[in-house]
Amino acid sequence: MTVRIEVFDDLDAVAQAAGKRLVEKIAAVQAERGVCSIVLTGGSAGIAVLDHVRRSQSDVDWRHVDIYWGDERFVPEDDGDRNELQARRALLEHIDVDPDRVHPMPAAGGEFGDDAEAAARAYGELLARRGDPAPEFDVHLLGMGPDGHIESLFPGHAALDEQTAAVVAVHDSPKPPPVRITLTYPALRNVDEVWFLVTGSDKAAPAAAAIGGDADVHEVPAAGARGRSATVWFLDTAAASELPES
Ligand SMILES: O=C(O)[C@H](O)[C@@H](O)[C@H](O)[C@H](O)COP(=O)(O)O
Repeated sequence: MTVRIEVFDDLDAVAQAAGKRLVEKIAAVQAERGVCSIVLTGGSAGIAVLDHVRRSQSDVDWRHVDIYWGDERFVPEDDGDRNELQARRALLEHIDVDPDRVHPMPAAGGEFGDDAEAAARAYGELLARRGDPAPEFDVHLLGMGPDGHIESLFPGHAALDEQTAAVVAVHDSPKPPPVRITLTYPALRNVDEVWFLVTGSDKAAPAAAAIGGDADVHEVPAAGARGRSATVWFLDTAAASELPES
């Protein structure tokens, strides 16, 4: 597995580079296999990438891209906190996707009411119909918090030790809102390329720890995410500031 570290001036430069690379990657996978599957992330960096994808020209056949989410805030579908809503506004509403290939996580007040566990189980069943326990995702975008969290996997949380379910509910997220649905490490095992999108000096220490390779995932959850073929870190100079010179 290759680890690539690419450093840019700021968030916008990170998002522009990752957005350009994403459309190139999707087009290359489609040229080889006809379809491509990607996992989106929430957070400012994750959404900024989608905004750049919207503004870039590409050969992507968006009707043959399967789109999943790595986590979701368990709030009503029209709540601006929804990662799905933010992704639709940034990109999905502006491209010709096949609705049957867009797989948002359930919202609160929807089919499962306020039962986050039932919603998580349902998404896990959706994934299990496409792989064991999840599809083989081509690219999984990941933001990272200043505590080293990814998706809604937070330091010290029980979800980090989930070994079978691909999706779980979280009720005590330290990052609001508190109730979320998240992929787990078992779902991350089937990812070909993991792409981290990390900016800001407050993330320099967890980024260095995760890249260093010997961090405990219970302390730095990002350390537990790697692609089968490649793990790419798109960093700004502030987030890269604690990396060893090499
Ligand atoms: O739903 C979420 O909040 C995200 O999935 C979360 O994991 C996010 O990616 C990180 O918190 C980084 O967010 P920023 O890029 O905004 O720092």
